[in-house]
Amino acid sequence: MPETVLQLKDASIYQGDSLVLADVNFEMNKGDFVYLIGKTGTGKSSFMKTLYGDLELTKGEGSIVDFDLAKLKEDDIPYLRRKLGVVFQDFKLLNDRTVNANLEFVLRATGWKDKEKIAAKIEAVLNRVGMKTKEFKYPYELSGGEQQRIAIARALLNDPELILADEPTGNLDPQTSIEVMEVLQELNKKGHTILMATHDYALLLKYPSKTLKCDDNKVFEVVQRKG
Ligand SMILES: Nc1ncnc2c1ncn2[C@@H]1O[C@H](COP(=O)(O)OP(=O)(O)OP(=O)(O)O)[C@@H](O)[C@H]1O
Repeated sequence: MPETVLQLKDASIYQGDSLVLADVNFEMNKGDFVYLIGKTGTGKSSFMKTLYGDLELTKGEGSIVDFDLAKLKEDDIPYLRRKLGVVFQDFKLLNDRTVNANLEFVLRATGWKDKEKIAAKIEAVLNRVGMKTKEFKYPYELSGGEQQRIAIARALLNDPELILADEPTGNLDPQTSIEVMEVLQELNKKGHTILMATHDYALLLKYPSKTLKCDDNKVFEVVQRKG
């Protein structure tokens, strides 16, 4: 039996009083790679925010990595986020500290204390994204693609059950987007489950996978045409 990591049942997503997405039904299993596409303003970010607890699920049912989204309390959110790896378009690295210190900051904030274990974990995640040699650089000394790789490494620190990537290539040129996408594909091949919001259709064509589309307040699966 496939292991379900995310399930939404008749879920509606609101921004304030306005309905963004109605009656969403969606399930993701361990090991899946799913795209979330749709024009600007159709609700991709609102969908993602609901999943990482930034937007309350007020109507319908939702479970994600064993958390009940409809019953999620403020105090649960840090624990939910530990089971998720979230990657954003604008990287969100701390500019006043090195790559190493950025990663150590997250580990310490999530309860890691042992210096050797911290160093080993940082080395492991940097190796996963091919960035070990950049450990002592500051984010502003890195290219956009390199910064995004570090952000992906950061997302891997607590061995997430699901990676949510909201437009991870949105700030990158086409070649760099492919390089970052290769990293995500490699992680998926190694067993990571990834939901990626994007409007980069070139990536969808190059790396076809299950695709959900937001349009007209709905989310539905689209079948990609080959060739
Ligand atoms: N904080 C907010 N408060 C109120 N309305 C919002 C807020 N954020 C987004 N919205 C509205 O919700 C709708 C969906 O926006 P959302 O950002 O989820 O779309 P998106 O598909 O991610 O767009 P983009 O590709 O531009 O990021 C839009 O109508 C937007 O104006």
